[in-house]
Amino acid sequence: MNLLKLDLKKCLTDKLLDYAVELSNCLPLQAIMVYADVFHNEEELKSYVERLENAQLVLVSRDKLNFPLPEKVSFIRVPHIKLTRLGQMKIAVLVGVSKGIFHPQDIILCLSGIAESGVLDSLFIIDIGSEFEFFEVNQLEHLREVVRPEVFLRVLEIAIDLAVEGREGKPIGTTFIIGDSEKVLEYCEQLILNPFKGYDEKERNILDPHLEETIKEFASLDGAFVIRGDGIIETAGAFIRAGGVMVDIPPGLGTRHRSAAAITAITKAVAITVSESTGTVMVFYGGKIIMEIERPLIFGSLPTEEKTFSIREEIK
Ligand SMILES: Nc1ncnc2c1ncn2[C@@H]1O[C@H](COP(=O)(O)OP(=O)(O)OP(=O)(O)O)[C@@H](O)[C@H]1O
Repeated sequence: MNLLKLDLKKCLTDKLLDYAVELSNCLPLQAIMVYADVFHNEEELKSYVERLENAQLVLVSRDKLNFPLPEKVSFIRVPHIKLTRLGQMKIAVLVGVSKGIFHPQDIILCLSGIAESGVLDSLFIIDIGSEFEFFEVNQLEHLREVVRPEVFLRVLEIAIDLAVEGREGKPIGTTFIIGDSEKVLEYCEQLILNPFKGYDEKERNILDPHLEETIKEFASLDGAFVIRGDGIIETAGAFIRAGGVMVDIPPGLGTRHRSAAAITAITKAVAITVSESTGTVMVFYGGKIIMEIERPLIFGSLPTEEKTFSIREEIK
């Protein structure tokens, strides 16, 4: 990159950061959410936060921060995939609400750019309650009572991986039902013997990175995973008996998606599905689709690890 371009990008990033402070100090904004790893150390971050009169600062990144987070700054980690700018922000909002950082009535100023680039290039405002259809149900805040945010994020990551990679070169579909598992299990029937039965709880927590391969292997079994809100996997290969439940989902979706929607309508669980036929990852809550991550678009010139997802635009 030539020097002029670098200067321009640095200048634009600084101006956007300044403008965000100005806007947040004169408009009723609850938070500034910053993506793209623009802050390099605690001091930089502290001096920026000091300029904010009301809004809280929320950093969003695909990686852990390598410096301590000052007071009044929150942090949201998003999956390690290349998403559109809006896509990253939408996942961040979803995780932020489930962690209690944001509330459905909040208005957030988002500063975004390419992940890890340290450069900002976009500023947009998200009015959570009126712009995200799914927050109208106003119940997503309750999600954190049943599912730990890191468990939700981990399952989302695994689901996205499965959608991208498949298994042994073939596309794969599966369902993860997370939270309220006691009630969920009342509606389940084992299609096969439970492969997790008899294992100690600490050996079957989805947060354990050693389990990733096992989970991906079992994802090719018919049926669903049932996971406790704290990450303990109760079972895999479970058939959901929720056939008669009315759900508000598009007619083209088959029984995998219908049963996932249904179980979230009659319990407090959240469900994440990977479609074998389309590669789409969907998140269901309260009987509805609350997020849809479409089949990855792999562009010819990008290296294979640069998988780009688009999230169906739900912003009106
Ligand atoms: N009630 C259910 N509980 C658990 N798993 C189910 C249930 N219904 C279907 N499935 C799983 O979904 C698989 C695909 O079913 P179907 O094609 O009807 O669903 P779909 O919604 O079109 O999903 P996909 O897009 O993955 O094909 C089944 O083979 C089965 O493994």
